[in-house]
Amino acid sequence: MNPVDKVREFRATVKSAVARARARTHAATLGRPGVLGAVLRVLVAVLGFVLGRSWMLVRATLAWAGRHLPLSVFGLVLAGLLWLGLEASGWPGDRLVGPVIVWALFWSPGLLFGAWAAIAPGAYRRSRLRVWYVRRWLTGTPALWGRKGSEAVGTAAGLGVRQPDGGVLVPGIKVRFAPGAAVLRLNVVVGQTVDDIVRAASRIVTAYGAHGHELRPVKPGVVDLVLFTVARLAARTATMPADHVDPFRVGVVTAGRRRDGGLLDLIVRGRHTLVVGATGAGKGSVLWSVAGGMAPAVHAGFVRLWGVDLKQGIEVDTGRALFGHVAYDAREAVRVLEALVQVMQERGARMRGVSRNHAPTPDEPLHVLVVDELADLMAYSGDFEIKREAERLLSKLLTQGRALGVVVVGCVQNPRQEALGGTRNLWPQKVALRLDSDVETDMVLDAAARLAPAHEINKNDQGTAYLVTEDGTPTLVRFDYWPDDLIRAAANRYPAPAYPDALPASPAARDLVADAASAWLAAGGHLAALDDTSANPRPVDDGPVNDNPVNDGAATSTSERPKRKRSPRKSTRNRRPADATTQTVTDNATGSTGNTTSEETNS
Ligand SMILES: Nc1ncnc2c1ncn2[C@@H]1O[C@H](COP(=O)(O)OP(=O)(O)OP(=O)(O)O)[C@@H](O)[C@H]1O
Repeated sequence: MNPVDKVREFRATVKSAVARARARTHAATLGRPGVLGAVLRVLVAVLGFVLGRSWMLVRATLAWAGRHLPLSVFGLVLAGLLWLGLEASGWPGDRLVGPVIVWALFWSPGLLFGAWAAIAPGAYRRSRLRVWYVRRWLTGTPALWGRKGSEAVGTAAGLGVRQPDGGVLVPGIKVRFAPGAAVLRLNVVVGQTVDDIVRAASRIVTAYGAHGHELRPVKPGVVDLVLFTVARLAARTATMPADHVDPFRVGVVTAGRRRDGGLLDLIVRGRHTLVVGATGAGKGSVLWSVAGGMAPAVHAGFVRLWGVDLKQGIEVDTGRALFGHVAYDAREAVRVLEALVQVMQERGARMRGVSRNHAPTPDEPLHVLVVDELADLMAYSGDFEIKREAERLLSKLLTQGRALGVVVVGCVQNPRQEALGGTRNLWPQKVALRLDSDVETDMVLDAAARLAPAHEINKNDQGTAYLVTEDGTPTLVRFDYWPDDLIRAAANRYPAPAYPDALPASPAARDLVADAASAWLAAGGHLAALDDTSANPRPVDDGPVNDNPVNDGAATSTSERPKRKRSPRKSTRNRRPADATTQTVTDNATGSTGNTTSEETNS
């Protein structure tokens, strides 16, 4: 037998001997039948509980003492000296009580932490306070968080400015902690610009071992450098938006979470939004956060949704009842764009000399055009004339629409020139989901790309994106996941009203439904009306009915429409998000985000 086999055999023998011994011990003690066994089990459980809680008490107290070493050592030494003094003087009473009181006074915060940890170990572990302490401890640089430490880091990162007298002046740095982040407030010194801080930022981030950073201007000469200690954002499932519509918040949707844990309020009104992401990056989450999040406002008439979905309507059709009109082919898309340009021009004429910014009302709603895949319209639709016309009209909307209450949310997989045509620089707000390469990140985000490495977003973090608003500040966010059931439920609950000026259906849209209808009829179904399918259909249930005579007969109840098979690619939307748990569809939810489906993680 060779030596390797001998070692293997020996290890197997030892393993089985240990297993046998454990089984015997267990049978003789805890596994014992009868009263004795039960008593032993209770005893072990009680002992385990007492030892566990005592350990938590000692651990938390010592952890505090370790973090406040000078104070705790001073308390111990003082108590020791007092005891020695009492012993030496031959004190007649108890010589321990006094020193113990002195020690307990100095260690009281630690003892309180210990008591808390012993009473509620779970809460103690989870508590932000502890996370905060541990983070400071684990980063191994507690001194860096102090004023002197942070200023030393600033100097090392190249933020010092040499003075005429030879000294070095460093920006004043104040540190404060927020959940998942530490915020360094930097006061720029004379001879320095905010650009110097931008340049030094990545060095400071590395010094602190942070997972990322953001620069937020506070006022001239003062900048907040936010260092993130959280590496990933938890996946969440959206909930049914509440039916209350605040006229001042029309066009603002609660779409997910920001990296600092706050709610992400995505402003759609007054800005066009370009959503870019590789396939499977979660563009659907952004699209439905906008369309679904605005559903109550759509139903109340404050917002009118238009759709362009040249992939057979597979994405938009899930929530079809929310949309006034959806284009399924390029020619139809041009008609939609023309209609919106006309809305814009008419509104411009009405607003001229009266107002510079449009405020949505049911009479003058905010028009939101959602384009599922821009490249299908701008690059892949066959007819050159149509492409050119689409690009011209879209550019017109992008340059003039926002002040007039006509905005576009455009999604695209590939940010290259051909997919966006000449519109690339016309999007004031960008959402960069996971991208395939740094070249693409540069293309989408330009100057902001340096602070928003979208190509580094993990494949499993669908819906995670850098949101770059008009001021160019990137924020890492995660959009809520909208499962199909929730989209359908929202569309049922908040269908768009009937629009008197709805565009008539295109032949393509009629064909699309006619095909599906014949398939359905062939399967023994029954069909009521097939006339106008592009104009907004009625919801699935008996909810609010289209009371407008113009559209009433034309609207086709989706309950009567055959269900179209979703393509295999899109059927991924039906999957649960990678790390999501149950979906929540609560009708009276507050509109904020729903289940946390995985914990925010530090790495
Ligand atoms: N916010 C999210 N949180 C967790 N998982 C998500 C989220 N958004 C999407 N996913 C998961 O990622 C899958 C793909 O998402 P989605 O279809 O929205 O991607 P996409 O960018 O639209 O892809 P494509 O460009 O191919 O249409 C979904 O089926 C879902 O499982």
